[in-house]
Parts: sequence; C-alpha cells; structure tokens
Amino acid sequence: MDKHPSLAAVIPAAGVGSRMKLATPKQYLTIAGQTVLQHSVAALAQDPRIQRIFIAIATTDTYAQQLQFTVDVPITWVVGGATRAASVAAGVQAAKQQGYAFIAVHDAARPCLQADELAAVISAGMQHSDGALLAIPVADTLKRADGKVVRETIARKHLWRAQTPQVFASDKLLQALTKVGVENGDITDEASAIELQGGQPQLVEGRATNIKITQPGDEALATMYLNNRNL
Ligand SMILES: Nc1ccn([C@@H]2O[C@H](COP(=O)(O)OP(=O)(O)OP(=O)(O)O)[C@@H](O)[C@H]2O)c(=O)n1
Ligand SMILES: C[C@](O)(CO)[C@H](O)COP(=O)(O)O
Repeated sequence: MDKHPSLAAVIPAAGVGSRMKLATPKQYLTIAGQTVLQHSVAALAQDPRIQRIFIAIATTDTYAQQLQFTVDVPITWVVGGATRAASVAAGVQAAKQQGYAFIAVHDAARPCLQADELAAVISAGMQHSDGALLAIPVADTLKRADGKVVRETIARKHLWRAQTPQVFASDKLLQALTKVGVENGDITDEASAIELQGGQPQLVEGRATNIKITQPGDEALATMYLNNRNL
C-alpha cells in the first residue's frame, strides 16, 4: 500500500429532511453561524488526510450554489439519488474515477464531529480490510414494540448505535453498494452493505455529541454542542 494512500470524503446531502417538518432541508439550516452542511464540511477538513470532499446534492437543490466554504480541501459537487445509498454511490463512483483509494462517508446532518473521532475512524478504516465506522454502545434499555405496545426487551449487551464517518476502500464499498442495490431503501448505512458481502467492519467508539440532526429539536442540541466544543 502507498505510504500515504489517497482518501476522499463523500457527504450525502441530497435528502429533504422530512422528519424535521421544516421548509428548509436540514442540511441547509443555519446553526452556530453557518449551515449544517458547512459545519459538516469543516468537520471533515480537520483531518489533512482527506484530500477532496465529494458532496452529493439533489437535482432540485437551490441552496448549494449560494454556499461559500472556508476550508482548504477542494470540493466536488455530484448529483445524488433517490436513496441515501444512491447518493453515496454517486459520490464514491466520482471519487473512484479520480483515483481515490479510500472513502470516508459522512452524513451532512452530523455537524458536530470532532477531530479526534475523525482521526480515529480514518486510521481504523484504512488499516482494516473491511473498513471501520464510528459508533457508540447502546446505553438505554431497548424495547421491541407493536405500535406503542411493548412486545419484548432486547438485550443491549454488544449493541452499538452506528454513526458516521464510515471508512472503506473505494473499490470494496462501490462493489458492495452495487451488489445490494442502491435503490434498496433498507440499506441505511455503508457498513451494512459491506456486511451483506460477508465483511466485518471495525467499530470505533465515538461520542454521543456526534448526533445526526433528524427530529425537531435536534438542531438546538447540535447548536449547543457546536457552541461548547469541549463538551
Ligand atoms: N436520497 C437521499 C436521502 C438522504 N441523503 C442524505 O443522507 C443523510 C442521512 O439521511 P437522513 O438523516 O435520513 O436525511 P433525510 O433523508 O434528508 O431525512 P428524512 O429521512 O427525515 O427525510 C442526510 O445528510 C441526507 O441529506 C441523501 O444524500 N440522499
Ligand atoms: C448512516 C447513519 O447515520 C448511521 O446511523 C444512519 O443509518 C443514517 O440513516 P438515515 O435514515 O439515512 O438518516
């Protein structure tokens, strides 16, 4: 392997953020002085091993063209797809075509990623043949329900909540996504596509502050975390 194998980031940012119930897609909400997407780009730019950032946006996106980024890392825009997996695959395809051997996929909706978490998952993802992902151990008791009626409690030992970045060799990731089918809405993260091909990615413990802005109120929490970096 090259002394410094090439690494690019892919940010899927082509969603509509429907669960937020806002007119503005959540990646374009302004929190702590800039948009969620700009924060997520800045978070990735904290690691010099990331040589380019590919951002997948919707064909109907009217926000991205207005954004300025104050990061040194170059940015390439690509057209996303109807599913997260399709958007990720578009970014990985573009990065692979430009010769990037490794990919770090990071949700646009996770603006609070910190430098040490990023560094750890990049190192692990480039060292382990099946890649790596940030995750945190489940701390709550988990219930499986039928509607709002509890059916069973799920043992939480050995359970983790996956986050992003998720880091893989670009060939392996693109092959896995293609194999499982990018229109397959059941594939909600890159690691699951790798697992379906028999891969066993490495978990890297992150922080609960690396939240994905998903539900109303998450943007306030992310703002607090961004304004109090050393939490
Ligand atoms: N077709 C899609 C769907 C999602 N995403 C991106 O994938 C990330 C994580 O997805 P999620 O949190 O589900 O975002 P949305 O799909 O926008 O949210 P919702 O499910 O509430 O509509 C987000 O940065 C989102 O922009 C994407 O690039 N392309
Ligand atoms: C990739 C992810 O953030 C890991 O938890 C999550 O699966 C994304 O899910 P979403 O429904 O696309 O937000």
